[in-house]
Amino acid sequence: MQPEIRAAWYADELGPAKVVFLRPMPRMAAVVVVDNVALGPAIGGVRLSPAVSVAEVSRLARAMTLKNAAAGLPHGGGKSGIYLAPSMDGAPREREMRAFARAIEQLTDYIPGPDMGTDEGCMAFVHDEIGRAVGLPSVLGGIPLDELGATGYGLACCVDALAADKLIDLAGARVVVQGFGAVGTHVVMNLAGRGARVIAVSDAEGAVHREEGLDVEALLATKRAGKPVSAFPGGRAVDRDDILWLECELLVPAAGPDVFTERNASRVQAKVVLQGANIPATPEAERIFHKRGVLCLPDIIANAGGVICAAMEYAGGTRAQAFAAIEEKLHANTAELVDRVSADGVLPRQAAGAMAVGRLHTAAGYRRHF
Ligand SMILES: NC(=O)c1ccc[n+]([C@@H]2O[C@H](COP(=O)([O-])OP(=O)(O)OC[C@H]3O[C@@H](n4cnc5c(N)ncnc54)[C@H](O)[C@@H]3O)[C@@H](O)[C@H]2O)c1
Repeated sequence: MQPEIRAAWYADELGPAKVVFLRPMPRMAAVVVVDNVALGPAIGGVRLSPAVSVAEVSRLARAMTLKNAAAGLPHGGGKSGIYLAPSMDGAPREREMRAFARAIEQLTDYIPGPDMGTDEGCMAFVHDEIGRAVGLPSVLGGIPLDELGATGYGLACCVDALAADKLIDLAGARVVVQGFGAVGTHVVMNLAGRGARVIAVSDAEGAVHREEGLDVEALLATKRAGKPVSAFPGGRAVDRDDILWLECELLVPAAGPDVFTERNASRVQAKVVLQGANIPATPEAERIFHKRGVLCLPDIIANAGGVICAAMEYAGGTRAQAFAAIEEKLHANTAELVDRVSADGVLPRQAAGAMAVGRLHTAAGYRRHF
């Protein structure tokens, strides 16, 4: 009997360029989606999880194509998934990562980086095998983007551009941040450093609120002590999701996907939503924000700081060069996005998509068609 074959992804003019299924070793399966390489070799993370699906990897690869193009990077978008339970002790999976690296050795148009379930140690093993990976330990020339807060810094650069356009006044602006990890902590530090008032922060366990503004340094010390934000004595502990509906100038989702949906988007009382997380709002929620006059800066523009840093690392750049590139690109992109939204009356997501696809079409014109 013939085995049944079903395609669980779709293709359009942008990609995918290739979808490769791999069996690097027994009881380990992997998929690599190289979505689009018009701008250069695809950069995208390696997601290691027992639940990762081909459809999810395809969607994430497309998001990387758009994010890298919008950021003006000489890289296409890709992503890979490894079907394997993360190790119990959190140690890098050396044998598995080396086997995965060998299996992708010939896929020279894909440059792997860390993602859920993998870290810089994993990337060091991949690099040792095939000489190709980003997100490396600093001893190997890596720029530790989470430790340095590349994405949080980039988000603050977007806010600078909004302030320059008089769309927000940073002095005393009320800021609410969902998620207090690599992205959330650094956006809080950067915005507080610019004179904003961080009034509420949440993590997976709870939230803390103080209308007069939280003492950010003391809050970070609580985090460094391994405690949840709700244990911070300098504010009132509240239910985790209550802070999402507070009146504020700036709301930064920096945790998981699909936080805002058509069921709750009308409850948001922020002037600006800055997408630190990937896809924190559904398309319906983004339409509701737009209709209500809430400016929602999409992930593919706003949270590109991390991948800009990774691309600079790949090009052999320094930390200072990486941060200068983040500032320049995110400032310019936010200003262009705002112009397009007001000139064309389109949703920010459409404007961001048009910026990315325009660059992809121009680059595709330089590729061999025969
Ligand atoms: N790290 C980067 O450079 C980067 C770049 C682009 C996008 N992102 C996206 O940003 C998001 C955060 O990434 P990160 O690197 O900071 O992750 P992280 O694991 O360092 O931090 C996540 C934080 O969110 C909190 N959290 C989880 N569920 C929550 C909930 N329901 N409510 C409130 N808080 C919750 C966790 O407690 C933790 O504080 C993810 O969606 C990630 O894909 C990260």
